Amino acid sequence: MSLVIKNLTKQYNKEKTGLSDYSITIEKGILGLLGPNGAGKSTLMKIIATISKPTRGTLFLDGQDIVNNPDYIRRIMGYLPQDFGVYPNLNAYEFLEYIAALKGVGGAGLRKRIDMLLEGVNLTADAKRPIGSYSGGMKQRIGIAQALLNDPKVLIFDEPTVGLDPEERVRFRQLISDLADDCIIILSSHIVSDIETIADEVAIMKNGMLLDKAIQPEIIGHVDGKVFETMLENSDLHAFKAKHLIINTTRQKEKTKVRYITKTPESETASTPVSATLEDAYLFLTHNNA
Ligand SMILES: Nc1ncnc2c1ncn2[C@@H]1O[C@H](COP(=O)(O)OP(=O)(O)OP(=O)(O)O)[C@@H](O)[C@H]1O
Repeated sequence: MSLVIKNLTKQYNKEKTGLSDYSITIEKGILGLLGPNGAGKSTLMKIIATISKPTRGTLFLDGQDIVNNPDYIRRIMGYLPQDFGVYPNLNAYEFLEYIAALKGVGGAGLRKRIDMLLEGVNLTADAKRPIGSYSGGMKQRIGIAQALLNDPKVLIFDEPTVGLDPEERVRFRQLISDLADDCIIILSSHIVSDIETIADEVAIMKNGMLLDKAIQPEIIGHVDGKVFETMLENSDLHAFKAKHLIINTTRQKEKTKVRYITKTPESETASTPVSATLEDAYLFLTHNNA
């Protein structure tokens, strides 16, 4: 399976560009989309989900043009939008039955599939309660379940882990990892650690453009040998920030521990090289392409 996207542009209006000449090829496995607010992640996902039309560019799924033939992907797709709305008076079971009807999923196996999905997102015990009484995280989980109803081959999750507690994040990861062998799974997150633990490949986006797309070690390779830690007097921090890209700081009384990226570590302060992470690479790439 492959989704080939070429020269995709989404111009919302004169001032607002969602995507700019964006090209990417997505194969089976889990692709994590990372990018700051407004990078174009939701725009890309909406166009793949055929909710929105591109201004220019092409999308081919296994050689089929899905801009002109959206039904080709709609039949085999599951989508969790960022602003997922629910019907407050329906319970989880009724809601999934309703979505199944919209998707044309039915038959003898439906009840079993709904039970399995409710179990998968840990909502079995609450399945008979109206969704209006659910917490934000529970609503998100019913959103994840509806995306999986039709046994999709292309799964698009816009910020799926928003509102999930750590235990539910782990459960989500397991659920998705089990499907990744024969599906294209695209998910976005602001939380680098969520992408780090789940994605086979990562696409880093900014201002509607793709900065890089690769397996994690290659992305991290951008900052290998450039990440250091040092202890500074609090009073020196301001001047230090002007010279280096600071990843994070931890105050320890009158001193501050600083993790930073540079080509030339400060010789006057004792800096220790540390292993680079996806977060370091993400901040480096999005900062350098300001
Ligand atoms: N319906 C719209 N009309 C006009 N501009 C829009 C519309 N939707 C998105 N945009 C603009 O397109 C750009 C990309 O937005 P998009 O929502 O795709 O980014 P994102 O990476 O998903 O951001 P976030 O992480 O905040 O959800 C932004 O500048 C945004 O303001």
